[in-house]
Amino acid sequence: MRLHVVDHPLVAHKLTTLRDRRTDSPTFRRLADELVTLLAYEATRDVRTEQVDIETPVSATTGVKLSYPRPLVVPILRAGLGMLDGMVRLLPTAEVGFLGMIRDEETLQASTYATRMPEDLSGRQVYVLDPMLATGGTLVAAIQELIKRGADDVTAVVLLAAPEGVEVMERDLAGAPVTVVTASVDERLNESGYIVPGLGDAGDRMYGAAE
Ligand SMILES: O=P(O)(O)OC[C@H]1O[C@H](OP(=O)(O)OP(=O)(O)O)[C@H](O)[C@@H]1O
Ligand SMILES: O=c1cc[nH]c(=O)[nH]1
Ligand SMILES: [Mg+2]
Repeated sequence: MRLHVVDHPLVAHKLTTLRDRRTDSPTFRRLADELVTLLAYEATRDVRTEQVDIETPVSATTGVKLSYPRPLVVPILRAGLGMLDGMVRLLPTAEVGFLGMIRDEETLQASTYATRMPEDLSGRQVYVLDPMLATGGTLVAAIQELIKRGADDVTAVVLLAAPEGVEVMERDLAGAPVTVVTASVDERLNESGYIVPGLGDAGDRMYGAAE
């Protein structure tokens, strides 16, 4: 697994406001959208392209366009949904699949409550979106499902990661074609499984407490 921490002053600036407990939901959603666009720029560095011939008003030339099969973008509901628009803005040809996953607050075990994506992902590049990589349970399960369906190149775009979650991904996805792109690897997880310093519950901060 490859880990890429995007070290850029604009990313750090937006992330600081995102972390701030005083930031309200509309601002939080806007910043998450802006941040994912910056992370997507790095995350799509190896997106597959093909050569095309075009004519400018001045001469013939060759350029590139995103190739087929189209990349698949998979936000993990709920919180990953807040990253979808920012990602598809940069990847206009992408197809979108959905995974609904929830982490049990007591056991910290992730479970899947909704799956809507192609059965066959052979030869597809997939971008998984989830703001938080905490214990890693959610992303490991999501990526194992994508690889089971044939995905041969998976990039997870996460706003924040915990070192514990990165370690679990390295262990459980060893040898798999997986890259994680994040704005920060924070200090640690606390006893409740929250990232420290983190930003709290990303889904709740975007959409309000679910229950
Ligand atoms: O790395 P893990 O320990 O598995 O935790 C990370 C997951 O927890 C949060 O989702 P949550 O279960 O709160 O669902 P929500 O997005 O609906 O709020 C977050 O959005 C990740 O999906
Ligand atoms: O800090 C955390 C950990 C898991 N999920 C969140 O939303 N926040
Ligand atoms: Mg949540």
